[in-house]
Amino acid sequence: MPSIVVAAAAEPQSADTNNKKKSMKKAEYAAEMEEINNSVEKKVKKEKKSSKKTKLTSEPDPDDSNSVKKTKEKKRKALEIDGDDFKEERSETSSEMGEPMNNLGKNKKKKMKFVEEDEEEKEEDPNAVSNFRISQPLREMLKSKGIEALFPIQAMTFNMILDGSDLVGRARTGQGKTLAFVLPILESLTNGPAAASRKTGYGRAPSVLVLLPTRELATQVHADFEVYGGALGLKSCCLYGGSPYPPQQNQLKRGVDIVIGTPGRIKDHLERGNLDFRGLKFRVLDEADEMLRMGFVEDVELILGKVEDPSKVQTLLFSATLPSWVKQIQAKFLKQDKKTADLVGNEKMKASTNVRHIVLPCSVSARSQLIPDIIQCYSSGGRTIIFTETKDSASTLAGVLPGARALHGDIQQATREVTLSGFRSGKFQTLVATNVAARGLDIDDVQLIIQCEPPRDVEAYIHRSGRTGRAGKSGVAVMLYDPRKSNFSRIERESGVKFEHISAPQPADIAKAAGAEAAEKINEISDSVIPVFKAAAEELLNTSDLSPSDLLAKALAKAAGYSEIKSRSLLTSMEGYVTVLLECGKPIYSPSFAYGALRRFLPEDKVESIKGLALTADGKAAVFDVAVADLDTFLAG
Ligand SMILES: Nc1ncnc2c1ncn2[C@@H]1O[C@H](COP(=O)(O)OP(=O)(O)OP(=O)(O)O)[C@@H](O)[C@H]1O
Repeated sequence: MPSIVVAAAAEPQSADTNNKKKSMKKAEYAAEMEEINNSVEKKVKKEKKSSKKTKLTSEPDPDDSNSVKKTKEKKRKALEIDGDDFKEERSETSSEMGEPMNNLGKNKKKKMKFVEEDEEEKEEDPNAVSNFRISQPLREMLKSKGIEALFPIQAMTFNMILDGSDLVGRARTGQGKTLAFVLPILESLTNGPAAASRKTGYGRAPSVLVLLPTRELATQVHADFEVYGGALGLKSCCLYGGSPYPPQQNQLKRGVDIVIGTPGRIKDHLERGNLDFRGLKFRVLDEADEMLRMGFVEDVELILGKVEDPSKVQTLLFSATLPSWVKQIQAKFLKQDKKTADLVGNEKMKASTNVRHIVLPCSVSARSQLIPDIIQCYSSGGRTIIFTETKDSASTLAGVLPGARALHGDIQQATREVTLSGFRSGKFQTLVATNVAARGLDIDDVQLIIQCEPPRDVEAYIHRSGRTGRAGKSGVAVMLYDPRKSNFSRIERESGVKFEHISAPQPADIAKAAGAEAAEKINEISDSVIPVFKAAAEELLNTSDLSPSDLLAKALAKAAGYSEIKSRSLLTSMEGYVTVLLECGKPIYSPSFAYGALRRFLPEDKVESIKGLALTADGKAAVFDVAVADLDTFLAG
């Protein structure tokens, strides 16, 4: 005998619990960072010692001996002067990787001040930008981007790269691997070992090649080189398929310092004679494992083989995942004395520790109904990326989800670019993508990742879920699975993720999430409204029988669009409807099965009047909306 009840939410996770979890995650992250920082700190302290030694050997100016505290203005001047000298002295110092910034020349006094102030900053944070051999224009650019200190992978690899080593770098997603190679490469080209022999002038051949697996990622890394390389007067260009050749050819003809691109198009340009890699100083494989996958590896090998003398080229490999088979291939491209900086190492957890990893059972047919609810409950009002296994399902799902767009390899390049920039700029909040968006993409405010089914390999899980929880922020990754078809135990085992199991969000969860969102929005409202609304608020408090918190709850409900829970369906948000839950004591495999069950106890016109029937993700019940006036009939039925 089926039972119908007014749908009541399974106790959703309270905001409190969520917050606790978030702060726990933050605490874990902080602890992890601290541990890494400590090891980096030791290195930096060593450097500090040697830098102090250098200072002692240079004769200090008596006037400056007590000048520990400088005004900001003085400091700025000192930096400016040093910046100028720095430019002039570049060629002289280029081959010794010593202290370009500490170089005592004509403006000795001012430079001493600069060094001392740097020392002050060093005391504050061992990874502070000022502790590294980063020249003034780059420092300023980093500062303008809000970057005052290097992340652990950057701090750990900076000197190794700048001092000329080949390197394999691994850190979890979102920990700043891009700048880990961008910054030392740029310094090396302008001020380090690569500066002296770097080609300059019109028509120059590139000094740096960065290979990436997707066009979107190539564009993103190119943007970083434009920003930071541009600050040092270096030119970069981005070469990827699906876009016209002539503009790319023209750029190469005029001469560039850095080439960023995908293997297919780079190979084409090489074959057309547009590219000359004989003078290359750096080769970078970002997302190295993806680049070295079967299918890519031949192109990559051909491209990397174009350098004249591999012993004079530095090769860098970066990724969040480096499966064991990559090691064998690495040997072909990297020098024997290569350095390795692995911040994941043998730790069990390979995926991002800033992400809440969740699994949720869901049949394929229920996806499109369930996903909007998941977004409402877990996206915190931010952006969502949904991953599908096929291009078709990405397009189909994007077509049925409100405000969503698709991104995959069959979409024209120009549209791909418009879509991605629209998503980045917040024109729409939900992107449905295949693995083209899995690697490397760094998009602000992506709070939620939904994977429609477990991916084929653990690397895909790690990279997809890593599109959120970046640069120390937190995020949520929900993986759907069909209990009858899919299995995620291998991913759980190999990624080290201990998945949180949840059931589908119930209507009341969704209302609660809407309430929490409304509460957050209240914090964003300008204080300027207070004087205008204060009198009404006080009047309400004085005249109402309700407590202040009950009144505030009502105000939040109003802000979230709920004027009366009972009269507004939580399922379809229709006025005058209420959501009910139908259980039959056995699985409900299809909507027609549910309709059949209802027809056995209710008149046809009532069955016809129900709205939005959907199966619950666990397949054990159905939910649908009925008019409030019919509720008793349904409950009696
Ligand atoms: N030192 C820093 N301080 C603050 N933010 C930083 C720093 N370094 C990088 N970031 C920011 O961190 C974010 C993640 O960086 P990045 O994309 O390089 O991560 P990643 O390790 O390459 O991730 P993935 O493995 O997913 O490709 C970017 O938004 C970047 O601007």
